[in-house]
Amino acid sequence: MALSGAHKDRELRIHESLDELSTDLADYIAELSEASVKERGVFAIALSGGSLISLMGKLCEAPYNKTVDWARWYVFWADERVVAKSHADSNYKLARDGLLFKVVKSRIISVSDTSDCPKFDLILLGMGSDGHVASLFPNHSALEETDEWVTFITDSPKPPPERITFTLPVINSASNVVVVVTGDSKAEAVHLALDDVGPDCPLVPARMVQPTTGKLVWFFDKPAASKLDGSQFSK
Ligand SMILES: O=C1O[C@H](COP(=O)(O)O)[C@@H](O)[C@H](O)[C@H]1O
Repeated sequence: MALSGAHKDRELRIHESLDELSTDLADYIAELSEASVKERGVFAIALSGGSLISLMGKLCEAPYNKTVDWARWYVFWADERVVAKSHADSNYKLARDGLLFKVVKSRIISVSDTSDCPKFDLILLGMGSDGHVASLFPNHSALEETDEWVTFITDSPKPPPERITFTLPVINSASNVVVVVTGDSKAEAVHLALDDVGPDCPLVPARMVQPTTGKLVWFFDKPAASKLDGSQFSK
């Protein structure tokens, strides 16, 4: 890993290349899966769409394709676009074709009845260049949803316009949240999400990802991390 560091209560991992990032991400997910299965017998994971799925591709390769206990995975989506399951824009189709179809042989879904929100072992998020996560976009009323686990929008600034998404209370109730961000087009949003930017700067949704008791880890490549205040990093 090129750089790692603590940023307040968050862990930041900045990688030299996408290949290195993908390997570290696969390792991290495999470790969380093993620990959750050992402790509770299941691994409840929520996926996003976009570039994240191909960055998770190493999980389909050795050793993970054999060592991860895929049958214990409960798979959910942090957001979905309102299109047919077979549509090229579908986050379900993306993950099914790019990941799950290759490794998961059974599908099991359950909902926790022990808390107000489901507590996922891991929610994986990407982030758009406007700082959106899942389908929670800047200045959108969906950011203020506190009663529902899932909400819908019909006016996404990024196509397609109709989407459903986890709300912030669900995201922030997870045991682990991982945000994976690559590319220099996202560097400004990363800065706005993580640095001490002051109240006059726009509040990006990614900044509102603050697990109540869970752990938050960001995975970057160098271009995405290029505008971060680097003083907290060590080689
Ligand atoms: O529209 C979406 O965008 C974000 C970011 O996608 P990326 O391709 O820029 O990584 C994604 O995380 C979200 O699930 C998706 O619906």
